[in-house]
Amino acid sequence: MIELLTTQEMGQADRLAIEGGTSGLQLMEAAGGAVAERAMRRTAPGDRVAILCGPGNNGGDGFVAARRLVEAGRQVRLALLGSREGLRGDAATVAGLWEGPVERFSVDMLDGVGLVVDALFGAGLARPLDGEAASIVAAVNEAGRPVLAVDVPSGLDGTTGRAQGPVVRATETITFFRRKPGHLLLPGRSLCGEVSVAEIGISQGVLGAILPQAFVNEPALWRSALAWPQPDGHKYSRGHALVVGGEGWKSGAPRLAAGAALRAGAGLVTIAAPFRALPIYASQLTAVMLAEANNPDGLGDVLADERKNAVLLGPGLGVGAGTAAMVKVALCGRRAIVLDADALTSFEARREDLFAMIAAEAGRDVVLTPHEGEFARLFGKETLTEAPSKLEAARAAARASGAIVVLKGSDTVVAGPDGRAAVNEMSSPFLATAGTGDVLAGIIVGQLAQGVAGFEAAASAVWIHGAAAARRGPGLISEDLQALMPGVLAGLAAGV
Ligand SMILES: NC(=O)C1=CN([C@@H]2O[C@H](COP(=O)(O)OP(=O)(O)OC[C@H]3O[C@@H](n4cnc5c(N)ncnc54)[C@H](OP(=O)(O)O)[C@@H]3O)[C@@H](O)[C@H]2O)[C@@H](O)CC1
Ligand SMILES: Nc1ncnc2c1ncn2[C@@H]1O[C@H](COP(=O)(O)OP(=O)(O)O)[C@@H](O)[C@H]1O
Ligand SMILES: [K+]
Repeated sequence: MIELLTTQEMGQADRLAIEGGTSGLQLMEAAGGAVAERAMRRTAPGDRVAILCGPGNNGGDGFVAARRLVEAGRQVRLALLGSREGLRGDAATVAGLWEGPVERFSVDMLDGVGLVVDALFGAGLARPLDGEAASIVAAVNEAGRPVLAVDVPSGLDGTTGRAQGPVVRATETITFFRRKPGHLLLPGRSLCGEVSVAEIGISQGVLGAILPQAFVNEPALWRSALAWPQPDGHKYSRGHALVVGGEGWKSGAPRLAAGAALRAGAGLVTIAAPFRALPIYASQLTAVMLAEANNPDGLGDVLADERKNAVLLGPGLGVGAGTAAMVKVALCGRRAIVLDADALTSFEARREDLFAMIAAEAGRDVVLTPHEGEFARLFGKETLTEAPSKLEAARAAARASGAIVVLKGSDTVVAGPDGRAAVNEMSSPFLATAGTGDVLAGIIVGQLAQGVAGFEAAASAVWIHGAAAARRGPGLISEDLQALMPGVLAGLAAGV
């Protein structure tokens, strides 16, 4: 269940299911039944439940759930936004099966209820909520009772994860068939609470016609692309990653990255740094090797060894023409490249140069790993603010640059120039600490060195990084991540 469907794609799934012989009414009965089941987990017979229905099919799900909950002994009060006569199609049919009163919403409905079911608006949200809808949402949020949202919290756009106006703050959300990007992207993820997915009779087969391009970043997306050492392998067959480092006093970032690349499975990892900095690096490194690169020509000499098949530039390198020139040297040739931090910012004023260099060599993987600040500097603030969602911003950047873009944050998005995208949920807020981005860049270059394809290398690295952080939680610092990786990798190797 890794596919994420936009609201439009979900509508297509519904239509294909109906064409395939499952009626809309059957889908709605199944959806409302699933809502009732979740509601029953949160309440006991005799408990009071308020069900708030909207004027469309989301409201229809609410009517079905209300009927099932009465059958299960809950005391249900149901409010409808709009008139009963205004209901159409399946929603009108299921409203006809509801034998209880249909009230107009009043705040007293929420007094002492064990649960509020929010069936006001789902996929059909067409504009920001205002008027009566907005005041109901305000009252629900004010009441502080547990809320079960149907499909999405009302007011939230399931495709983008954004709300243009008032939005319900749910304790739990139940959606149908597949999750939507808005369940994972912020602020949607925080507004949904716990998300569950109900099968409602739509067959998997419809995905073959829809061909979704967005996915949850889970091992099922990239597990088969990972590289594991072979019994007859040797260190060179696991790849040689090169991390380009700078001055000794800024050697922490490249060292974090290099250690992570080694842990990720690269057979060899070398840091290339200026001669004067080498003793500082050497005093803090053991398995990671060192090479001298005082300038772009020096880096060219190091890279003459074609076994160095993946290169990371950025962490601790400094912003400026010198770094841009190093990137240019690294981008000559077919090896895989990760550009992070200072390497991205060094192209702030000449992004087109970077994109042209990336385009010059087809079929070679380039991964860019900006956080939102670096993203705005490289791709322009408007790419972030004018895109409908973070997912679309990352996609637009990947298309513009020809690179795989990892747009970091608590809802990291990995997007490829081909339109594929993964939204990450395996993470920990304790990752918000200095140096964790350097570790992520190191894991990616370690995966690339082993020959993992760019999109899968980036997506798997983001997941491994997040899973390692989640294992430690409070007290995590970036230096811990390396030691946490073997446990995560062992789980992946065992197929967990
Ligand atoms: N067969 C299926 O497809 C299945 C669908 N299912 C369920 O259906 C849901 C989608 O249903 P839907 O398409 O009817 O849309 P829905 O979210 O109920 O809202 C539309 C109504 O709201 C109105 N409206 C919109 N914005 C508004 C605003 N800001 N302020 C005020 N009004 C506003 C809009 O009016 P209009 O824009 O036309 O003026 C229209 O009347 C989906 O989320 C899932 O729960 C399941 O049962 C499984 C089978
Ligand atoms: N609140 C958060 N929840 C989950 N992950 C986070 C959060 N904040 C930051 N991260 C992750 O931590 C890392 C920070 O990277 P970055 O900003 O480049 O830091 P640094 O430059 O200090 O290494 C990224 O992988 C990012 O996705
Ligand atoms: K809803």
